[in-house]
Parts: sequence; C-alpha cells; structure tokens
Amino acid sequence: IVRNHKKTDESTQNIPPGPWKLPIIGNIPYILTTAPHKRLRDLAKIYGPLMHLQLGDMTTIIVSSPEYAREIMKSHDVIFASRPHSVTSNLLSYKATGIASAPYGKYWRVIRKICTEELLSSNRVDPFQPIREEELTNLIKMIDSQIGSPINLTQVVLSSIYSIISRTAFGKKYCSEQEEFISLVKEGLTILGDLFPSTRWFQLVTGLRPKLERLHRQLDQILENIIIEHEKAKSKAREGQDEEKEDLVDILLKFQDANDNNKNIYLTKDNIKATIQEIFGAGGEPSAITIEWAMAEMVKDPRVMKKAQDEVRKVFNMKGRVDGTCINELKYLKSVVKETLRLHPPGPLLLPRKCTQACKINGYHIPIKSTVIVNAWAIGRDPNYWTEPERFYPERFIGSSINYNGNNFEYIPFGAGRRICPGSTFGLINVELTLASLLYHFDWKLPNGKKNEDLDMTEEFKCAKNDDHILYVSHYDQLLMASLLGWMVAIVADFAVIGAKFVV
Ligand code: HEM
Repeated sequence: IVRNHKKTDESTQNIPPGPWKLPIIGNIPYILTTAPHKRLRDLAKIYGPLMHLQLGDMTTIIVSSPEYAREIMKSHDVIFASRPHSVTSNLLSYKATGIASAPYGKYWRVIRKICTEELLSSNRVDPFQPIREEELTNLIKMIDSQIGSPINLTQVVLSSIYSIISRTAFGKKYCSEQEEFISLVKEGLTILGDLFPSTRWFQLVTGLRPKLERLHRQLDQILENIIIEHEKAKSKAREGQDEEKEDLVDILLKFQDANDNNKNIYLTKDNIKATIQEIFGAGGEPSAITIEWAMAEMVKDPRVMKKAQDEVRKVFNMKGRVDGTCINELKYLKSVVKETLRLHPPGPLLLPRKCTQACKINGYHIPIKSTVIVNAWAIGRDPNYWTEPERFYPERFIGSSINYNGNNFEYIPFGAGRRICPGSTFGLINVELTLASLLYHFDWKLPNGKKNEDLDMTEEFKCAKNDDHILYVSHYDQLLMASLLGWMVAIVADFAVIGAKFVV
C-alpha cells in the first residue's frame, strides 16, 4: 500500500517535460552520439530549457538556458552544490573524495580551501611564474626545431601544460611516469561510466567495472610513488640533508597526522591520492583544449590572427620574449580567449550537480537525488543573448562587462556558484601566456597548401584523420572522474609553423 501511494505521489508531480522513455535504459540512446551537447540542445528546442531525461536508473534534468542556469547555480545553489556519486567516481576517485567529486560539505570545503590557497589563487600566480616561463621556453625551442614542417600542436601544448601543473603542484615533473600518468588520466576521462545504470550486473556485463578496476590499479601505483617520494624528501629535509620546499602534496600530507589537534580535518592517503589525481586531470586538458581551439579559430580567420599577433608583437617587442609582466595589456588576445571559451567551452556540459532536496523550479518538481546537467555550450550560443551566436568574433567582448566569475549566466565556461572552477586564474594565465608565445615567435598556416577557410571545425567524438589534419575529440564523462556527462570537445589540427619571426 505504501508503495502504491508513493508511486502516485511521484507520478502526479510536475516533473519537467522530456522525450518518451524506453524500459530500463530510458533515454540513454539519445545521448550516445558523437556530440551529446548538440543533441541535448536540439532536444531542448522541442521539450524546453528545463528537460527531464531518464538515463538508466538516473533521473536527469538538463538545463539549457541562462535563466534556469541561474536558478540552479545561484537561487538554489546550496541544494545543487553536491556531485552525484557514480561507479567511476567511486573507483577512480577513491570513493568520491577528490576536490571535484566530493559531496558538498565540510570535507569538500577544507580540500578546496587547501588547493586554492596553495596552488590556484591569484596570490600563487607570481611565485609560479618562473616555472611557467621555463616550460614555455622549452615549448618554443621544441617548436623552433620543427620550423617549416607540420606540427601536432595538441601533443606539444598538452605536454607543456601538464609539466607546469606537475611542477607547481607536485614539485617536479614525473619524467618517467608523466606520460603514462597523462595517458591513464585521459583514459579515465573518456570512460562513459556514469551513463550506465548503476546496477552491478550491468557494469560487469558491459565490461565497465573491470576496465575501471584495471585503470584504478595502474593510477594508484603512480600516485603511491608520488606520495612515497614526498615522504622521503620530507624526512631528508628533517635530517637537514635537503632544503625543504613545500608543494601541494606536502601540504596535503600534513593533514594525514590524526594526532595534530590544530587540523580540523584528517586526510587518509586515499583522500590525498584522489585530490592529486583530480587536480592533474582538471588542470591539464581544459587549458590545452582552449589553446587549440583559439589557434584553430585564428588560423581559420587570418584577420583575427593578424590583429592578435600585431598586438602581442607590439607589447613584447622591446623585451624580445613573452613574459607575465605585460600580459594584461593584451586586450585583444584576452577577447580571443573569451570568445573561444564561449563557442568551445572545453566542458560543454558542466560537471553534474546532485539535487539534495526536492524543490520547485518555475513550478516544475525536481526530485531529490536527481542529477542536473547544465549545457554551457548551448547557453553560450543562445540567440536570445548573443548576436550572430555561431560567429567567432572576439570584438564582441571589447568593452563588455561579461567576465568569468559566474555572474553572467549566458557565459559560464567555468561554471558558477559554490562549485565554480577554482582553477580559472591558474588556467587562464597558462592559456594566455602560451597563446601569446605561439603568436609572438611563429607564423602559422595549415599544412600541405590547405586553405585556411577549409579547416574542418567539426567536433568529433573519436580520432578521425583527414588527408592533412587530424580532427580529434576527447570525450569523457567526468572531468576528474566524477561526473555524469561532463566531457570535453577538442579539435586537434596539424599546423605548419612557417617561420620564426623572432628567434628564441
Ligand atoms: C581553461 C581552463 C579551464 C576551464 C574552462 C575549466 C572549467 C571547469 C568547469 C566548467 C568546471 C565545473 C564547474 C561547475 O560544476 O560549475 C570545473 C571544475 C573544476 N576545475 Fe576547472 N577549468 C579549467 C582549468 C582548471 C585548472 C587549471 C584547474 C586546476 C589546476 C582546475 C580545477 C578544477 C577543479 C578542482 C574543479 C572542481 C571544483 C569543485 O567541484 O569544487 N580547472 N572547471
């Protein structure tokens, strides 16, 4: 009797509209496409900007307008500040204990505060500047050695960005293991684990669970080594053999001591591993992908390329190289980055939120425990807010007050509210400096005589090689193994470096 009563209760609730659902798998077929963010935008045109999809056993609400995004991430931010628990975050993020996967609460607040204070805040930009500049010099030298031939920008940029993160967060490049670590983290990011119903048999039948377990074992070994190295360095420093230089891992390790009454939280080794892994995963690809899309848009439109390049060369002409000091003078380049993030947010579907208390949004009932996904990609192209939304036109941001801090809900490449990306300052400085260096030192074009306007900007799910450039898209369900549908859309084109303007 109780069951029937409950069912009637739920079915009479005014849940947001959505497409017809298949038994067991519900609407999963709708999102198994090369571009779920586009499919969801198209569905939203039919069912509205607050839409219900049933993904296996998960009630999912898709948000596709700035107004509803504001409702979720501002008006009802506390209710939606948690992340859904998934098989992937459970296995790869050590029972969802990393900064991005942890549920909203005291534990998450402490982890986020440590990461922000030690690595991500604007106060940390200057101390890390020498590391950035050294890695950029390495990147420029590497590209310089390939003048006149095509270069896969994706690989070199990604490796440079990951080196910056490793050195700033973990104290050094994990030379022998870094490449393996990157590829394992990327593999984790491409598993569509949370699209599957959570039932264990389904995960076994589809092979998802064994795959995640294998990945977890491999990643765990590398993370264990990072921690052991830090512990060894710490005891050497204590013995006075080495100068003690603290990085994020050292700070996290201090919270491992349960007997230290000054700490209001105790971290286990697994908690620390989850956080290291998530910082590494969240920090690398979005920045590298933004750089690639910006380069692709500029190569496609030489007018924009020339304007940005003239500005960079004018500002840094006297110095002969790009550094952090005058980066704020690059007004046009900053608009190029903003426009790139509007059209190509690296996570087109923001990391999912979990509804922790049933509530009403514009009269619609949002059930407790439902997952909410905000389609930042669709919002950035909403014709009600953007003129010529599909056009890459950086000038739209010149003199505009729209910024990255999550208050303009028509522009949310870093999300908004309590869970907004804490790495925006850290990420943007890397993006701006790298782009400025690429433009300052080199001239670019497409290889094999391909015309600029022919550059294929199609977002693809998988690697697809054309005759003269590679289009590749990494698609993953969790920025940091935690989300339901957060994934990145990248373009990877081979560009030819046609000459060094200023020798490095
Ligand atoms: C262009 C670069 C970047 C973009 C576009 C980006 C975008 C995002 C987005 C959309 C989210 C989800 C926000 C939400 O749920 O509302 C996020 C979360 C996060 N990002 Fe970034 N990100 C970037 C760079 C970075 C960097 C460099 C780091 C760290 C080194 C970082 C660390 C994180 C973390 C830890 C979270 C999870 C925060 C939480 O759940 O509390 N991100 N990012």
